[in-house]
Amino acid sequence: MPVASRAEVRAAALSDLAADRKAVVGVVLVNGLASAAGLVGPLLLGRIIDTIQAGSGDVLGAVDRLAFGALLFTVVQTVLSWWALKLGYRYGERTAARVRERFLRRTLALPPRVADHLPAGDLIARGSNDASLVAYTLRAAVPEVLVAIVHAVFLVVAVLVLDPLLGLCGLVCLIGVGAAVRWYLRRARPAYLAVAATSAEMADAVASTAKGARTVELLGLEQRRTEVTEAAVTRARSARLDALWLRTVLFPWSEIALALPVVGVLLVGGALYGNDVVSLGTVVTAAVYLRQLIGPLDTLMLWIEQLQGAGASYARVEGVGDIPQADAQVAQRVSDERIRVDNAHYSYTGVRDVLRGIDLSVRPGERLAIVGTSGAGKSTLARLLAGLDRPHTGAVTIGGTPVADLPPDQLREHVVLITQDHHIFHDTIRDNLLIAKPSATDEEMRAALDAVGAGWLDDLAEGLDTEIGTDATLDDAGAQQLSLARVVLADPHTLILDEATSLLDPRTARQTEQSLASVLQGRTVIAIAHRLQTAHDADRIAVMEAGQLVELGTHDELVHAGRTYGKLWQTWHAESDG
Ligand SMILES: Nc1ncnc2c1ncn2[C@@H]1O[C@H](COP(=O)(O)OP(=O)(O)OP(=O)(O)O)[C@@H](O)[C@H]1O
Repeated sequence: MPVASRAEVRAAALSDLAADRKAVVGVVLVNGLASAAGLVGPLLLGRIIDTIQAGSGDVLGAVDRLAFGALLFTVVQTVLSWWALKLGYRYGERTAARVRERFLRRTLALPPRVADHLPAGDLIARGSNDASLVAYTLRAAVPEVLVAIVHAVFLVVAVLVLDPLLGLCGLVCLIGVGAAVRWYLRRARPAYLAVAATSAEMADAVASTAKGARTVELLGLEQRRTEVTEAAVTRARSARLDALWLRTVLFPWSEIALALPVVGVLLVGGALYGNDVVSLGTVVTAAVYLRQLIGPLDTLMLWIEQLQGAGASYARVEGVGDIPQADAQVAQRVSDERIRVDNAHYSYTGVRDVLRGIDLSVRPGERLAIVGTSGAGKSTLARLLAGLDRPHTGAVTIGGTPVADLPPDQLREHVVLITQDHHIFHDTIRDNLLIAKPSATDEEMRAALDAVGAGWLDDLAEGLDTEIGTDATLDDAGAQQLSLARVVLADPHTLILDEATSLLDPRTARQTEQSLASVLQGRTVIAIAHRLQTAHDADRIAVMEAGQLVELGTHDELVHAGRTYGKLWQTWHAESDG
């Protein structure tokens, strides 16, 4: 999956700052005032020293006044710093929410054919680990870093204004800190991108093993999957250790470098004072300013790692916007309901075509059954018809528009694929239904559940607000009904049925079939028929063999022709008669 470039991250960060520019200006302004107030204390301390040294007039009274002034400004600085942090935290919270919402919006807007091929673990890692790290950094680190930067700039300017020579001496001694940070920053971005990528790989290995647990068990792949997961864990650990190693160099180095400006100013200041070039108070004030600089610089060092890690995560979260979608999604509404497949070829691996030159036109309102031996390509054709994938050559269109180009909200108004692979969220019944039609009213939702025979809704005290998994659990038939109620709400003109009931136990299958029957009414239905009875009841039957459509016609026509379908029918008839 793509990762946003530095330029894209910069642009996204700037637009996030601009989106809340009042808050940003507020944070910087209040910070500036706090830092300015903080400069007065050391200045007055220098005056105290100079006053005592001069020793003339009311020394005690002057020192008292100066000390009171220093105390007052320290209190003012504390209050303003607290206020600046509060503004910063609020800004961070809002921006974190904006980043998360953008990620969610972009992910949900991905066409199903694109979303279906994304590595689930990586996407989950970006939406959880990466987004959380960005949110935490925006909440905690960014406000403190802003405070630290403004404070550091004020201190440096103050020491330069106080005495340019001492200021320059302090700045020269800061070069060591700059070198340490530069060395670290150069290596940190790739290191933290590697940490995030290997963590996602690890999550992907675990998620895909869990998803395919049955296959793993059936084919005895436990050892292989353990090895794959262990290799991913090893890579993640070594990437993390590499990133930690950078810190073990940065921190001791920067500790020493941070002490140097104070030492330098005291040495040079001492010499200048000895030669009567500066007053003792000025040297003390400059030394205190540079000593105070350690605070913000330490904060910056401490958060630098967090900022680097979060920067890499921010690039991964923003990278979702760069997922290639091949073709632009259609903007205009498609009104014609006719589904056509023209010379469609499809291959999963790029080596062997599992669909070859399929031509098919489905009439609005008709019931079409697709039959064929296992592996003939029925499910693959169903996926193309449902817009979950696009043919490599040829086209699958609704009213002339490629189905796979329809945005998700339009797609589900046209065609829905019903399989047993439905998902019920641990959420309220209402929220589970609103996925299909965000504007649905309570009446519409109740009517949809009623249409699929979900009478159990009346037994639930909380009704539509019942939390599934917490307040109530649904059995297989209930879960099917809930997912079919979503179909009723989406109200597509075409339904594609793939293994809708074949794997269910007989009682659940019977209930589901009844619910399904009401959903099918008045719609175009394309059913992958596992039983010839389903094919018999259809308006037309498409027969597939080894990726090709070999026969198309009514039951009677195909039986009469006596080819593939005719022979299958005869065999089945003979078996059921016998
Ligand atoms: N994800 C996949 N990756 C690679 N090959 C696949 C994938 N899914 C299906 N195939 C292959 O594509 C071919 C067509 O499979 P498909 O599932 O469409 O057939 P089907 O007619 O629906 O079979 P069945 O009735 O057994 O479900 C088969 O050879 C199958 O092995």
